[in-house]
Amino acid sequence: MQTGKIIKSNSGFYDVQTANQEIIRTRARGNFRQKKIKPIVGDWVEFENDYLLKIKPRKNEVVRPLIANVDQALVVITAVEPQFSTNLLDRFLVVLTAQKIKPLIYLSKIDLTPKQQQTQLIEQLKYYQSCGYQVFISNEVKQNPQSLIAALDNKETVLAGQTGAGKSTLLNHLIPNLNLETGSISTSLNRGKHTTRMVTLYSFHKGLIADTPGFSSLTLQNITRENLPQLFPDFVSLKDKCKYRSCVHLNEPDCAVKQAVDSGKIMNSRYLNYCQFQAEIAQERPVYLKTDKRSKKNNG
Ligand SMILES: Nc1nc2c(ncn2[C@@H]2O[C@H](COP(=O)(O)OP(=O)(O)OP(=O)(O)O)[C@@H](O)[C@H]2O)c(=O)[nH]1
Ligand SMILES: [Zn+2]
Repeated sequence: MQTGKIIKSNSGFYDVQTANQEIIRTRARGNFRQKKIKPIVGDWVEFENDYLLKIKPRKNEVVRPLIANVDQALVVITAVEPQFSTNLLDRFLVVLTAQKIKPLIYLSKIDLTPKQQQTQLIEQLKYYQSCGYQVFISNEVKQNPQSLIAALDNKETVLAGQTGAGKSTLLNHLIPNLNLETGSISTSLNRGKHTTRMVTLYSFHKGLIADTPGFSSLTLQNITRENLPQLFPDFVSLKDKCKYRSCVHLNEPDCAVKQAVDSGKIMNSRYLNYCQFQAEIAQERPVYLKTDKRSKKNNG
């Protein structure tokens, strides 16, 4: 019996990479199908004679892209083309953190912006660094990729970011012989094609990286009004100073988070995005409560 990790799945075949970097093509037996367990990329498995025997319990499972046991995600966000958006960035950070995936930030295309705007962007990203996120900037990584390499080593990382953000470009830069399609070819495909494209894990130093067809599911599903504040680390550090323990930092009096926004300690756009996400969750809510008895009780 051997063990390894599925790095690629294609028409019923699963390529498993073993500890000594061997790649073995395996198949699932009938009993897998009966149990309705479908092996996916990222799964740790046991196999024998090219047949999968067992899938080890998953640490986590992302649906879009379909991948298991992810340690972290490198969020690729653009300086321009399209214009940098704290809303999109905050949404990625929240959605990933909710799925127990550690987000790291990579700002691409900074070379395409004027000097003054570069300074502004770097200033904004310093705030994110102060919240505990690791931040990487494209022109610095091009000159010296060591710190990014160190952050990716020994981990299973997915690249997350909208189409055209620069995910494949970054991977090609990190893994010179990869030659992934970039730019016009992939952006000319329609979205449907993107989502069906296969997820593959590539070896990178002692870790694995997945280029993804784009993290398409960026809805705040499964995040509650009460849970959202925990997904903003800059709010978490202040919440004990709010008057009410259950403060969600919206309309409550003596809210330390709102005070910190007013004094400039919390970045204004972070709070605006937070309020927008709360409104979005509130809209989903009636549907959610009808089907979930437990949360009804908690709120009652
Ligand atoms: N100047 C500049 N161009 C970049 C940078 N990163 C990406 N690009 C360009 O942006 C375009 C899109 O990059 P891709 O790497 O294909 O983007 P992607 O995120 O992989 O897109 P999908 O595969 O559609 O999800 C390409 O034309 C790249 O050359 C950068 O840091 N600087
Ligand atoms: Zn508060």
